[in-house]
Amino acid sequence: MRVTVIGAGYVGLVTSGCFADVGNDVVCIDTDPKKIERLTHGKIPLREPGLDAIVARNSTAGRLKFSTSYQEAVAHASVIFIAVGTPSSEDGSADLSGVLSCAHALGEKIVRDTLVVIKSTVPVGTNDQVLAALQKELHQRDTNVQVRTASNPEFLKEGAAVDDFMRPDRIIVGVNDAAAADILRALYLPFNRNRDRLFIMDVRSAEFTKYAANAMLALRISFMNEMADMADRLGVDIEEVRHGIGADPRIGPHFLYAGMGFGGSCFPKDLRALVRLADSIGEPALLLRSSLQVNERQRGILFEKIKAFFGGNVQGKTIALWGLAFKANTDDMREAPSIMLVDLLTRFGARVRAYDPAAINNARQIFKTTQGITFTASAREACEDADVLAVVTEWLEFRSPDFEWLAATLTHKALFDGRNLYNPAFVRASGLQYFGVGRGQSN
Ligand SMILES: NC(=O)C1=CN([C@@H]2O[C@H](COP(=O)(O)OP(=O)(O)OC[C@H]3O[C@@H](n4cnc5c(N)ncnc54)[C@H](O)[C@@H]3O)[C@@H](O)[C@H]2O)C=CC1
Ligand SMILES: O=C(O)[C@H]1O[C@H](OP(=O)(O)OP(=O)(O)OC[C@H]2O[C@@H](n3ccc(=O)[nH]c3=O)[C@H](O)[C@@H]2O)[C@H](O)[C@@H](O)[C@@H]1O
Repeated sequence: MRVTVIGAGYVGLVTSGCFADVGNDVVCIDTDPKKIERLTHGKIPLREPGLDAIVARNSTAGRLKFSTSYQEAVAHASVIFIAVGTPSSEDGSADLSGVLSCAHALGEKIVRDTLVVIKSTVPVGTNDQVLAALQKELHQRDTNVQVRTASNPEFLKEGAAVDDFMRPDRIIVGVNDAAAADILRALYLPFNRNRDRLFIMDVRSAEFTKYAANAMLALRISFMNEMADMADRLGVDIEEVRHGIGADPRIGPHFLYAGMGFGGSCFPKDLRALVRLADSIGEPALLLRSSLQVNERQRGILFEKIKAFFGGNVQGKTIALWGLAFKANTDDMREAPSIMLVDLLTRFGARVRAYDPAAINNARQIFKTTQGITFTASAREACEDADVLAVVTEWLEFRSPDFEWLAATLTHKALFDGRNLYNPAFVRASGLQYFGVGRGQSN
């Protein structure tokens, strides 16, 4: 099938690469000329395991092309995916300007009957807005071309995006008509061969399913973080509790890790957007609001622990920081918990020596006006001349450090484990003090 994808970010690029990889002929367009220039020269503008190989082999095979031209986008295919960003507006609602500007640009140029599929995460009713924008442009052009829209929200996780796309646990398709369902069923067949993972529903339910899924996952994390904060005061180990409750199949073992709060480009923004959507229809959204509050508090948790360790004052202290990305296996810094930690530490006079295997370039942009942070080329280098170590992202290379070397290197011999990666007894046996999240210690 010939497919066009608008947006060459995490979702658009993965979608383009994976569709091409199963034999489709894909054009991916983006308004960022630098991004397209790099992609045309085989350079991937983001870090996502497996994506570079997919882009390389499909570009070489001629099945994947990149462009900045809407003209090319509409000329190429009659199935066009919109996968541009929907960031938070100032009031927290989803900023749909990118999606709507795609709709207008497409409507100005579409030359044949076309199905426009919205993959971006958008509030209920957006498909209707996109259809209206398309029709307005077509009407002005006085053409007989017909457009339809469909909703196909994406559920991939960064760091595992290619795998999630290739082996999805569900494909949600929201349609107004059977013909659109047939097209999307055919397009997704290669990803849906063994079990029926395709759920076809009405458009508004599909739009809402995406938000409900992210909200449920975010609530689960906030719940565990709240339990962890109680566990610290009660002398309870949240890791034991995680195993204990996760064994109940009604709860399940996944996504129960307490930590520094959820970050990334989606949970925080999607929760805020859902709260605004609730406001607009007069619903209180009590749980969603609480989850955001718990999350805000949790982002400061490691700072509070470090501050308490130093008797309430971090002035002049040097903190080694392992991990800046919002989670492992990505270079994405959007709403990363490290941002608040670095801000607080440096604001109160501490120095930070930070290392991350992938996110340092992005972090440099974020912290370009921050005084007191330096970036190091290795995890070990971050610890040199540092008083204590804070582990913020769960990268594999941080999982089994040389604790004895750390004890000999860190002046104040303390490890703050924001991801509960370590066995406290084992760490303590090497001469370090250990502070996790919900490991039974309120220092
Ligand atoms: N990042 C993720 O893990 C997931 C994101 N989503 C949703 O997918 C959507 C896209 O997210 P990301 O890929 O992370 O965003 P992103 O910010 O990485 O990429 C968006 C791309 O769209 C381009 N763009 C913006 N406006 C444009 C326009 N009018 N025409 C053409 N290109 C335009 C930008 O230049 C950028 O390259 C969002 O709605 C997000 O909530 C859904 C599931 C997972
Ligand atoms: O809509 C989206 O963009 C995507 O949002 C999340 O994916 P992502 O943000 O890439 O990453 P997650 O692995 O879900 O982690 C989100 C945040 O929660 C934190 N987290 C996750 C799991 C956990 O048990 N505890 C926890 O604190 C992570 O550290 C991270 O900061 C969802 O998992 C995807 O299904 C969804 O498609």
